[in-house]
Amino acid sequence: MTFLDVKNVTHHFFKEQQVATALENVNFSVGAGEFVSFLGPSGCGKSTLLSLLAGLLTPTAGEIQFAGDVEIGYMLQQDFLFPWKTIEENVALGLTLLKRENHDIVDELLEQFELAHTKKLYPPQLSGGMRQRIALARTLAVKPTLLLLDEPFSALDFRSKLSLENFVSETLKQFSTTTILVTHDISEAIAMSDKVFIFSARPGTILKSFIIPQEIRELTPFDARNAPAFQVLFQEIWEELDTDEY
Ligand SMILES: Nc1ncnc2c1ncn2[C@@H]1O[C@H](COP(=O)(O)OP(=O)(O)OP(=O)(O)O)[C@@H](O)[C@H]1O
Repeated sequence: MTFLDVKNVTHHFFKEQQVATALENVNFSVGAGEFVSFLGPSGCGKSTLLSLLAGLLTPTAGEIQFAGDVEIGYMLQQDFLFPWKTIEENVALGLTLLKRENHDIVDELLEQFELAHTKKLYPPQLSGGMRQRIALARTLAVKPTLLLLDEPFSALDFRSKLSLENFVSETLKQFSTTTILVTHDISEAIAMSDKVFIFSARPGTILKSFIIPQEIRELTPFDARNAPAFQVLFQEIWEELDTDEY
């Protein structure tokens, strides 16, 4: 079932006398529960596209259609946890803002994320990987139907990144959350996704899409990297992105 349809989306930024075209004629669709990634050169409009999907910007032309009501969760490279609030207060933040009474979900998520022992601590007392898990718990607490991830692993060391990729992948499968990930990391995109969209340099448009084969998708992101099909796909995507702009 199609969850999201993006049709002929073009976006210009207007600044004084100048017009910058960030995206041009972008077309794609995402099925309910699918995990898709955007890969492309710096400045090709990936973050702009996420802002358009989140409704923070309105496209200059084209249409963005969702199959039903959509609740967006947005997670960025920085965790944006409030250092003066405890972990449990940070996780409850979205629920508090939305005036939702049920805070049991905060305890359940912290339990599930094996972070219950941190609930009375403050963010500076946790490692970068733990803080990103808290940021994910805060995002999932409001039960988003679409999760937008803008390079959420890129500030982490390699080991934390791989373990968080496994964790996020497993958690999102349980929640069946439709997810869009922006990343510069080809391996990460292949290891986590059902589908990968390759963008051209600015103005960004989709050059090609790759469906990730089942033999990769059924593995954890960590194990996927050792699958023979992974290397083949990595090479194909590498060649597609092999421009001076990347
Ligand atoms: N508010 C803005 N006003 C003017 N130009 C903007 C604005 N936001 C982004 N741009 C321009 O639009 C283009 C796309 O930017 P965007 O941040 O979406 O790219 P990106 O693919 O996410 O880049 P990166 O991979 O480096 O994060 C860039 O050329 C950027 O300079």
